[in-house]
Formats: sequence, structure tokens, C-alpha cells
Amino acid sequence: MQTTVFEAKAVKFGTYACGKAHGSAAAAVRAGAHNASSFQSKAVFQSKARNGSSRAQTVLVRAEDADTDYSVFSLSYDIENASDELTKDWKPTINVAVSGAAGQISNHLLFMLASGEVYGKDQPINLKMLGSTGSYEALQGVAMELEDSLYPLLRSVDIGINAEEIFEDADWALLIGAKPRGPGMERSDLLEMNGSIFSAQGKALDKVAKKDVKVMVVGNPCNTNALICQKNAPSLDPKNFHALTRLDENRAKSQLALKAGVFYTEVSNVAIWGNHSTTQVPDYVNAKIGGAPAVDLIDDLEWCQETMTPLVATRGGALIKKWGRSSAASTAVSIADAIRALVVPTAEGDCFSTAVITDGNPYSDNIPEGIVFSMPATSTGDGNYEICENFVIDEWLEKKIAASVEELSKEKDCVKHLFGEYGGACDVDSSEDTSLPGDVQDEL
Ligand SMILES: NC(=O)c1ccc[n+]([C@@H]2O[C@H](COP(=O)([O-])OP(=O)(O)OC[C@H]3O[C@@H](n4cnc5c(N)ncnc54)[C@H](O)[C@@H]3O)[C@@H](O)[C@H]2O)c1
Repeated sequence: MQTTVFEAKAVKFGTYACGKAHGSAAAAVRAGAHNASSFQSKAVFQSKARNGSSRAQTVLVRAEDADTDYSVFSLSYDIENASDELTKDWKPTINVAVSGAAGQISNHLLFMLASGEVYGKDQPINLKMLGSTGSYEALQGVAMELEDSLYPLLRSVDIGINAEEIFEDADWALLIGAKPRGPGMERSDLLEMNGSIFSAQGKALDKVAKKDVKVMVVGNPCNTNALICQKNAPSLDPKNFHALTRLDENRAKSQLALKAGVFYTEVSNVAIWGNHSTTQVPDYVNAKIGGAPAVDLIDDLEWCQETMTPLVATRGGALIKKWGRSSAASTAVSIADAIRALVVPTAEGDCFSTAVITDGNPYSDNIPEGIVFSMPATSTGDGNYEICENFVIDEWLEKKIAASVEELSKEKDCVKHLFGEYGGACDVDSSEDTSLPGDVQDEL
């Protein structure tokens, strides 16, 4: 066994740095890309070539101050020169940025991303994890757990609190971090507070992310946060901004399957329309079970309208009452599903729900332009999507969709100034709270 030693710079806000065999200074380059405000510390690369081969198998990096800075390390593998069975068919590495990376949802999601179950077993990733000042130590802890998990597809990890550093060259940005509503805080205050986070993150994405970055906003109120983020990133394609409503879709599918007494894989074409709030509309009208209309098999309109619909819309609150905290694991699963929906072709006759910008949508009689609204879509698996055009909007759906449109239009009025539009008073109703769990701290 041959051992070589290299020297490179590592930075405090950088975790793994991905080096190459023969001492390629990839890590040094990555470290150098961080701005001068980052704390610099010297690190030693130790590369071990197996069986006397010149190809490095493993590179570990430790900062000199590793005792106090647990987050600085590196695990590297020379994919480009690899010829073994594991890596020879791997795709080029992608950069996945995750904000709120020290939070509950990320604690599940990050490990799914690193394992390959989201982007595929042949898709190596660089994880770029954004936290807040207060969560920086926790972020280091998450990085330590990732280090200890030995995921071959996880090529590198960066952590930081500066969005412009973390979003650099991002192919995907999963925006989970948000501030919860404190006791007594108005819904309009929450919109404003999180709005400023998402306008800053939109600007950062605009400046440093890849131009075809796919952005998925999870932090609540996610539809309006996604709108703010998109409007602050004018050089990016508006189509690539999503707000997560896949959890709502999964909840609706589960209830329909239970009611019909079928396995959930029989349930298809389930759309969520509207806002990720209690005004959301789980669409039983167009849903199918075993390829036939769900309403024919279930044959109970009252259950669909009066039981299933509110049950899905208020599921988060019910879960908090039982569990004592908001849904994190199932949300992470639904983020994974939402990503897979874009990178794997949609099955024939099926759809997935995603909240996207409504400009040019095929339901313009019911859904105005200029908001982020959940609709049914399909994808060929290339990261893009098309909104389904053939969904029937009956009288019941029309009324429910109108209520969600009104709510989102009011939310937009409250935050317009965050993307340079003025006019319209902030008139969101806090008396009937439609927000979903996770954005109200005192519920926990
Ligand atoms: N769309 C959905 O279906 C859905 C479902 C569940 C939860 N949520 C929302 O997801 C969000 C996160 O939920 P959680 O349970 O993980 O919360 P959490 O409080 O456990 O984690 C949030 C993390 O974000 C960090 N953070 C705060 N501001 C930040 C910023 N500006 N940049 C980076 N990080 C920041 C916090 O420090 C914290 O570590 C909440 O807003 C919640 O309401 C959405």
C-alpha cells in the first residue's frame, strides 16, 4: 500500500472537499472559491492508493483545528479514472443545495439524498447545506453523521450560513429552512419575515446557481415563498420554481386507498389544487383507482367532500396533536417523491402535484396568472414538466379552487413589495387560520 500526502486549504464553512488522485487540488480550488470572509485553516490530504495502483481510492481531509471544527473533512474517490463495477456507470456529479439542513425534515431527507434513493443509484451528489447562525453547530453535527454513514455516492459536503456560497453552481435547491411563527404573531408577520428570507435566497440563486437550477420551496408559507423567490431570480426560468404539495397528494392517495380497500399503487391521477394550507383542494373528481374513476368505486360523494377533503387538509394539525411535533419523516419522503417525479418519467395515465407559477396555465378560467398554485403535471424525467390539460373542473372543484386562489392572491398582496410591485393592501385573515403546522411554534 502506498501513501501520499498532499496539502491544501480547507475553510471553516466547507466540509468535505472532493480531491482527486495524484493530489489534484480540487479541494483547494473548492476552498478557494469561498470568499475571503471564510475562516481559513490548513488541512492535510492523505491519499491511499490500493495495491500499489496510482489511482487513489480514498482521500481524507482534516483541518489543523479539527478538534474544534468537526465539520472540516473530506472523503474522495476518483470517479473519472475509476474502472470498477460500482462507479463505471455513474453520471456526472450534481450539486444539491439544502437550506434548513439542521432541521427536522432535513434530518431525514439528507440521508435519503446521500443514499441514492432520490436521484438514483448511479447519481453522485455534492451536498451543500445551508443553515442559520443559530444552527451552525447542529449543521456540523449533521455533517459528522453524514461522514459516519459512508455513502459512496456522496462526493462532498459543504456547510455554511451564506446563501451565495452554498448555492454556487447548484443544480437543485431544496429550500426547507424557514422561521416558525411565534406565539401571538400575525400571519401577515410570518409572510413578511419568511418573505425576506426567500427574497434574499432568490437573489443568491439568481447570482450563483446554474441557470437551469430546479428550486423546491418547502418552508411555509411555501407557495408564496416560492413566488417571492422566483420573482427575485429574474435570470432563472420561472417554470423551475416549485412549492411542495406532494405531501398533501400522498395523504390523499393514502385515504382513497384505505377507503377503497386497495393497495395505494392502484390509486393514480390524484391532484392537489391550490395553496399548501387548509384551502388546498384534494381532487377526488379526476382521481382513478385501478384505472377507473375513483368516485365510481368509492360511490360515496359525501365522504369524498365532507370527510376525505378536510381530513387531508388538516392532517398536519392532527399529527401534531398525536406526535407532539410536525411531520418531518413523511415530509422528507414527499420531497424525495417530488424530486423523483421530475427525474423519472411519469407513468402513462398518471400525474403528480406540484405548486408552480400559473402563467400560461391551461385552467385560466379558474386560475389566474401570477401566483404559485398546485396543479397536476407530468414529466418526461428530464427535470421539466407539463401541466396536465385534461382535468375536469366540476362545480365543486371550481368553488374550492376559487377559495384557494383568493387566499393566494391576498398573500401575494402582502408581499408584493418584496419583488418591487406595489399596490394592494395586506388583508390575510388570521381569525380563521389556514396555515399548516410547522409555521406556528406554540402549537408544538
Ligand atoms: N410544504 C410542506 O408540505 C411542508 C410540510 C412540513 C413542514 N413544512 C415547512 O418546512 C419548514 C421546515 O420544517 P422543519 O420541521 O424542518 O423545521 P425545523 O424548525 O426543524 O428546521 C428549520 C431549520 O431551518 C433553519 N433556518 C431558519 N432560517 C433559515 C435561513 N434563513 N436559512 C437557512 N436555514 C434557516 C433553522 O435554524 C432550523 O434548523 C417549516 O417552515 C415547515 O412549516 C412544509
